[in-house]
Amino acid sequence: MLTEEQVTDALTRLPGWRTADEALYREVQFASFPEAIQAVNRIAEIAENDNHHPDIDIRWRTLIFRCSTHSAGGITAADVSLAGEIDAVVESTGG
Ligand SMILES: C[C@H](O)[C@H](O)[C@H]1CNC2=NC(N)=NC(=O)C2=N1
Repeated sequence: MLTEEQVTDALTRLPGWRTADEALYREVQFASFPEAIQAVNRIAEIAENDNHHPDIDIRWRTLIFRCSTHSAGGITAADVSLAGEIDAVVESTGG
């Protein structure tokens, strides 16, 4: 698990993310539902490769990502890393 200071420091490099309930959150609105689902599919591939998966709330064009390490019960380096990978997909999918 990361300390509060470590999470706060990580967030300086993860604009758009916030912490709540022992997790990292980011909400993104895409131009269309198909684009949002395209992003979900790209992130799914990354998560499979990482063996670390975000929770994704899909509401039309808006996705809410939640990253937390279930086995640790809180935020770990894997969550910070996954959040950065999600940002890259969002960037390239026009979110
Ligand atoms: C066996 C265990 O389920 C796997 O190691 C992975 C799968 N993906 C995971 N994803 C997340 N967010 N937390 C985990 O603890 C986790 N564990």
